[in-house]
Amino acid sequence: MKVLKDILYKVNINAVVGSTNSVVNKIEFDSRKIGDNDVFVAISGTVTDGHKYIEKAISDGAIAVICEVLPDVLEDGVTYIEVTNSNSALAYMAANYYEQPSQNLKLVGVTGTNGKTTVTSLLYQLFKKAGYKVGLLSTVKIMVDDTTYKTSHTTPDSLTINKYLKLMNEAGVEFCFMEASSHGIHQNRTEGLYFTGGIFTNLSHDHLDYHHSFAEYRDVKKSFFDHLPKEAFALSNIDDKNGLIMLQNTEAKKYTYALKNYADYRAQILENDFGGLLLKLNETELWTKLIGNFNAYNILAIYGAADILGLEKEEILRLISELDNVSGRFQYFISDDRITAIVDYAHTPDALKNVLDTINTIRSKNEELITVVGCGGDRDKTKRPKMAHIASALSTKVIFTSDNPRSEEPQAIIADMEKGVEPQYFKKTLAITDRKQAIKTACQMAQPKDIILIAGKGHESYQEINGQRFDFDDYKIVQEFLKQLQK
Ligand SMILES: CC(=O)N[C@H]1[C@@H](OP(=O)(O)OP(=O)(O)OC[C@H]2O[C@@H](n3ccc(=O)[nH]c3=O)[C@H](O)[C@@H]2O)O[C@H](CO)[C@@H](O)[C@@H]1O[C@H](C)C(=O)N[C@@H](C)C(=O)N[C@H](CCC(=O)O)C(=O)O
Ligand SMILES: Nc1ncnc2c1ncn2[C@@H]1O[C@H](COP(=O)(O)OP(=O)(O)OP(=O)(O)O)[C@@H](O)[C@H]1O
Ligand SMILES: N[C@H](CCC[C@H](N)C(=O)O)C(=O)O
Ligand SMILES: [Mg+2]
Repeated sequence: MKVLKDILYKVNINAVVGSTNSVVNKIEFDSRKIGDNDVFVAISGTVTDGHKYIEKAISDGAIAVICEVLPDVLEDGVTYIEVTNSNSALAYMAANYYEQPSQNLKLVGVTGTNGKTTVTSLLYQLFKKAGYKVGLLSTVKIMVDDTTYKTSHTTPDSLTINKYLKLMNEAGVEFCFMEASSHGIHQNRTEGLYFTGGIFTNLSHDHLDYHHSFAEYRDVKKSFFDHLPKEAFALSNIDDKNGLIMLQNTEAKKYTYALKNYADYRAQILENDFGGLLLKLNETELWTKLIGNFNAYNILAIYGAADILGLEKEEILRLISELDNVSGRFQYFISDDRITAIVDYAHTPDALKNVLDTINTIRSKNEELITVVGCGGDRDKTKRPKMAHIASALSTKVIFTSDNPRSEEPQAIIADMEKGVEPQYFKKTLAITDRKQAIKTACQMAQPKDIILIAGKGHESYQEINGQRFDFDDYKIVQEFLKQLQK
């Protein structure tokens, strides 16, 4: 049983009309989910405005309304709370409703353009191997120790976050690692949470459809560190030019990691091939199955975090050498025909360049590198030509195809991509709208020793076309075709 005034603790309130002593059932920000005695939080969104649905919420049983603008007509028996920011109010209310679950475990947030899923998932694996009960909130899945839940967001809404943190409390979870996306931070989904630490991976081009400029995108990420408490730690990659900016105004204890600069946690790459990475980490050698320069950064981030969180250095090194690849992140196999197929979630120019650079560093250059790639519909259009340029410059053959076209015309997305291909590279490229056909064609083209990279969808188990999600799994599909087409 929850009393309204208790769940309003810490909410920035401008005005109250009605009683705050009523007992409320649950909190909802979608009028379509309202039931008797619920509190409705009206949020002004990117598509519509929750304030339009206040009347509907009340007629469906809401007894309290949280809003930024009070309606003209107020109904008797309903309590209206005017707040400055409904998203922020929702976040504090969610934390109060679930009894501050973030304070009962050590919560670490990971932010940056690339590497969040990798770092959080590896930390989850590492702390599990060290014998702890662990939680994970990631793009791929939510884990409450050993129980898996599906997720639709990288950083879910604040009600969902607190609901799962509460389940983690009940399961006795001690550490939770979560991704903090820029949308999540900007929409206050992470407000009101008590973080033990924050990790910054890197910052590059993404989501400039949502954040109006790169500076705004950077400052949203930085605000995550600005809000860390002083007992927390802030661990940042200072090889990234924005790494020190993240630490500029935080009260948290600052730590740094780098490959190219002097830092608290630093590493040197000794070997880098399809067998894994050999690193010299501070003064010790460390081997990992993970591949590619960018994973050296991810390893440093998890080593640093685990050290700060109190694990023994030697144990961390031993556990890192046992870690497995994260699903859809440089996930690869070698077929019976000795064709290497790699599935990677690279869906930004920077991530795609990293993956292709990594492959080009490792490969012998006598074989073909065939890249299959598309760009998502209803998302940042400016990345399309950039990704196509990178794919065509750094591969020997490229098949442009669909990612998740969503509501857009697939051919139009491919045409936006093709604008980025320089004339001398054009002859290397093909366009096949159907992703399955594109993967099949890559498999038909490939000869023994060639490498196929399928980029953009990683772990995703669906393809979204026109509001409908169809089963689709890059890894399974390429595995099947390479088997069927065996030479
Ligand atoms: C652009 C964006 O971030 N949108 C998120 C936002 O929705 P919105 O602002 O579009 O909401 P809206 O449809 O305008 O509705 C406004 C309000 O009216 C309410 N409403 C609406 C209709 C109605 O009948 N009744 C009603 O009450 C809605 O519940 C909502 O509260 O708030 C919703 C609730 O929290 C989110 O589910 C939704 O995520 C959408 C689905 C989404 O695709 N988000 C992506 C871009 C996202 O957040 N991605 C990041 C990762 C990005 C990355 O790093 O790669 C993530 O963390 O997942
Ligand atoms: N530290 C890194 N630096 C640059 N690229 C990376 C790094 N780690 C992973 N990548 C590349 O970026 C892709 C996305 O990685 P990952 O899923 O870990 O990032 P993310 O930050 O969780 O992305 P999202 O915003 O989609 O949730 C990977 O498939 C890999 O190609
Ligand atoms: N969380 C990212 C994922 C993009 C993945 C890509 N496959 C696409 O659908 O565009 C986003 O919403 O921008
Ligand atoms: Mg992620």
